[in-house]
Amino acid sequence: DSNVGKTCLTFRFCGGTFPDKTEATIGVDFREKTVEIEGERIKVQVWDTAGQERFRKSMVEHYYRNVHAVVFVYDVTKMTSFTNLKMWIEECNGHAVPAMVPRVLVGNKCDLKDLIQVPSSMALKFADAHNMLLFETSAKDPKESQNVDAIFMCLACRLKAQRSLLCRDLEGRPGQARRLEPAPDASGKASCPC
Ligand SMILES: Nc1nc2c(ncn2[C@@H]2O[C@H](COP(=O)(O)OP(=O)(O)OP(=O)(O)O)[C@@H](O)[C@H]2O)c(=O)[nH]1
Ligand SMILES: [Mg+2]
Repeated sequence: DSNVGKTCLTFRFCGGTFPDKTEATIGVDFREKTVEIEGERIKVQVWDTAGQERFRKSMVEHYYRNVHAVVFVYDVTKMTSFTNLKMWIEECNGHAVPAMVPRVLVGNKCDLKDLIQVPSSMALKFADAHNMLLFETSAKDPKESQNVDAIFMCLACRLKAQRSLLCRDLEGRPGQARRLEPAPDASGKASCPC
């Protein structure tokens, strides 16, 4: 929904700061950050969409094409932003986003401890039912910045693993793509944070 803190989360991840003041996003904003996972540099591109209907128009729908991952954000201090998640998930599914595209759930504004309306247990149940990981974060509190990073690092890890599997499947087939990187370490060691 609008005002849940999507723009602030992307600022925290990409720039390491919490903006003093934000305006409602119009259409879509774009930010990016390069991260390193298992020695590989990966550019994470974040498309920050408008929550307000009047600023979404039909435009935002085009951004569903070619998405690699989806982050659904609600505000832990606003129950309606949680109940509306169903609608956002339906919108996403309605745009034929493939099932293999990872989706995660983020409850933001956890610093407002006295105002929490959405209990973690309720959010966890919802996340489980929709096969998503749950992150409870605060874009504002610098002590929570690791949790914000974890959202995007986790998705980047999953996408890297998916690509690795895909390339392994295609390896050796004539006329098909070649594997681009080694398969995961046979010892089962992983440096992925999730
Ligand atoms: N206390 C607190 N306030 C936050 C947090 N994240 C965002 N805010 C505040 O919430 C308001 C909305 O933040 P935005 O990031 O602009 O919200 P948005 O989801 O991008 O909204 P739209 O662009 O309209 O969809 C601003 O006043 C922020 O300062 C947080 O973690 N804690
Ligand atoms: Mg915004």
